[in-house]
Amino acid sequence: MPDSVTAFAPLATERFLLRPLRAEDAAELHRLVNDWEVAKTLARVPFPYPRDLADEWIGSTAERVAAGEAYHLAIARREDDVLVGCVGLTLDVAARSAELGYWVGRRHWGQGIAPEAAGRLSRWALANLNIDRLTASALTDNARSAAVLTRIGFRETGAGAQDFLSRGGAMPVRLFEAGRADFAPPPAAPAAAPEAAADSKPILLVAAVGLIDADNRVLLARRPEGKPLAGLWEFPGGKVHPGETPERALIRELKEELGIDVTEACLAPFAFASHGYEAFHLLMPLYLCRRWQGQVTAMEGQTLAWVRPMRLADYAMPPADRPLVALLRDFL
Ligand SMILES: Nc1nc2c([nH]c(=O)n2[C@H]2C[C@H](O)[C@@H](COP(=O)(O)OP(=O)(O)OP(=O)(O)O)O2)c(=O)[nH]1
Repeated sequence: MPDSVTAFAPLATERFLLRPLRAEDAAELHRLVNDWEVAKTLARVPFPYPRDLADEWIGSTAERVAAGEAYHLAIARREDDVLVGCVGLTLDVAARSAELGYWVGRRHWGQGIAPEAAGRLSRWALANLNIDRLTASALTDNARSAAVLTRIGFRETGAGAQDFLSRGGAMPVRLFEAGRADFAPPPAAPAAAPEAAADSKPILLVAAVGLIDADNRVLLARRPEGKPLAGLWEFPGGKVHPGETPERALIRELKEELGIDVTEACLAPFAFASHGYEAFHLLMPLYLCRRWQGQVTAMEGQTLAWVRPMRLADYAMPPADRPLVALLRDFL
């Protein structure tokens, strides 16, 4: 399955740019991290921190980004590119998870830099890497770091011990974890009808389509960062607006999202999903379509994949889609 990240494009936050580290960052990085107050909180940083190690480590980060193994980035001020700290993720491909780490130079403490940077990288990772989970840890005596993690959406899951180079041995740590649901923006649920029972959920009507190309491959689109369920793959489509039929909604969505023209006659009803999410109940008719006009284009910058029916299971999809995937694979 394709990894959507080939070259790393810097991530912007309100005040900072999370960008690949450069050789020129070494001197400032060394100055900031060769500080006991910083080094003592980091598992893999020795103290004192040799100046050469800064060059070596920066060199290794570029290789690991290129290999898709780890994303260790500079936190640089947007206005003057001054390095204030680092934020990073190390992937565990088999576990579909990544470990988050960060530090901020002492002279830059007290400005909320760590949550801003770590929150942005976490949301990006769940939307763009093939992972479902983030992990992190903080020394039990580092309440400030634990507070950063809970502030950005992590949950504390237990305690453990970890080797700390700077401390010369194992130290007790608090363990944290976060998944998609922890970072989701509030779901855009329709308002419940006034006469609805107090415990009933509003029904959300979404129309979706399995576009099938001449090679019998199905188009999936990756839900972008910032939307609920970001990073999961889905059938193109969207909410049916008031006064629209599902077919009209799909014709509109396919034009907006993929730049193609579809006619109602080419939308064949296939199956539907009926699934209870926390805030609403999804009702989603799935159509199949083999004929359209125009070139399929990611009009909203989303990642697209043409997938063979037998490979559909390799793509993590929303829970509502699971029965549809099985039906589609059998049908195609
Ligand atoms: N399009 C689509 N949505 C799906 C699938 N599976 C699934 O659970 N959903 C859910 C996710 C969302 O809660 C909802 C679709 O809402 P959406 O927010 O993407 O709709 P939209 O394109 O109209 O987006 P927006 O304008 O509100 O941002 O349906 C699927 O395969 N395709």
